[in-house]
Amino acid sequence: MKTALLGKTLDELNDAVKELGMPAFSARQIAQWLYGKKVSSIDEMTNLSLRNRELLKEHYEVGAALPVHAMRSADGTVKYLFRTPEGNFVESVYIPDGERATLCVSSQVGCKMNCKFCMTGKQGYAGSLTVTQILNQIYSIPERDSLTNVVFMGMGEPFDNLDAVLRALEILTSDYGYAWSPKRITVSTVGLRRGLERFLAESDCHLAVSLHSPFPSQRAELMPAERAFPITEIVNVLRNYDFSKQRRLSFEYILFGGVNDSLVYAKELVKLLRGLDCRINLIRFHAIPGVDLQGADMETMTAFRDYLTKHGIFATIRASRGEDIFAACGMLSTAEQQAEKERNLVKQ
Ligand SMILES: C[S@@+](CC[C@H](N)C(=O)[O-])C[C@H]1O[C@@H](n2cnc3c(N)ncnc32)[C@H](O)[C@@H]1O
Ligand code: SF4
Repeated sequence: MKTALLGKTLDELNDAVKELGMPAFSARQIAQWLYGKKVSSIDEMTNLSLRNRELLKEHYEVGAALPVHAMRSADGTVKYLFRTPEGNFVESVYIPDGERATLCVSSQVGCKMNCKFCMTGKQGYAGSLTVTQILNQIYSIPERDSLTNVVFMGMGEPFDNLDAVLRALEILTSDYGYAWSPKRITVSTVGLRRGLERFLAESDCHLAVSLHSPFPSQRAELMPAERAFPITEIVNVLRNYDFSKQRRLSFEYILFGGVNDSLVYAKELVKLLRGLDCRINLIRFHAIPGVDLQGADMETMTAFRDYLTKHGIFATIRASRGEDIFAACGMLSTAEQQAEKERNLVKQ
């Protein structure tokens, strides 16, 4: 089997060309073809000699793979489904919004964190995506050239696959790669201790922490990861980091009706986050089957937002997009997984 070039950092491309006896400068040329021109085959890398292209092709391929399924929402959101070589499915969501066009990417197939409200968590964990598979989500969609932002808010916990995520971020933000500003990229996490420390030290991208309750016992009930790395400790780590240099820190907070949506919670959030340079994104819950949680109504969400803003924390209500296309992350891949199982049963 050939090795994918897509997903290789410049250092890795340097090693690859050296091993093949190609000139050292061809590593940058290959990076330019891959990440600048986004070619789909080695044959298109026309400033490499024919001999070197043939040599490269003996061992490598670009390694891009088109989505197997696209589901379009009435509001312009498109959910893409990619198939992994193991036969699993991962989701990416393209979200156009005026001048902005954001792609929400996945970092794992399923997730180990088992948050109560999350469909991906319900799938369990089937593996981490490679750098190739992470970047391929950005490389292989028709809207790739109009993207303004990428958020790691799809399936999986990015800090549980940090090596691959950091390498993807390097390629997206390096001059040899996509040359994007790190301010165009946000990584969302439940907060894993070692991952958080490494991410803060090794990347300049924005950070979003999934919070969902300021009370440790309730947060643990919603998000078991709280038991390993409590929100109070996460906040302490963040307090020692300087977020004033354009790197944005935000907290995500799903408002569950009658669970965490009263002003008691807003007041506690203000206490927890006092003095931190941050904002809160209030998220509408996308209902998932078999879970006894409901979304809060708009009036409650507005009152919650206004309380936070009045008490010094900038808060926004995130617009809910693609409600008509299995909106909750993990729903489409779960449905596809199920359909594939049924197809296989029929074949037997
Ligand atoms: C799917 S997660 C992926 C990133 C990372 N694992 C995390 O939890 O932050 C991205 C965001 O979606 C939220 N989320 C998960 N299930 C949801 C649902 N059913 N409705 C609304 N938001 C949900 C998570 O809490 C998190 O803030
Ligand atoms: S919300 Fe994030 S961490 Fe929790 S199960 Fe879903 S993907 Fe995993």
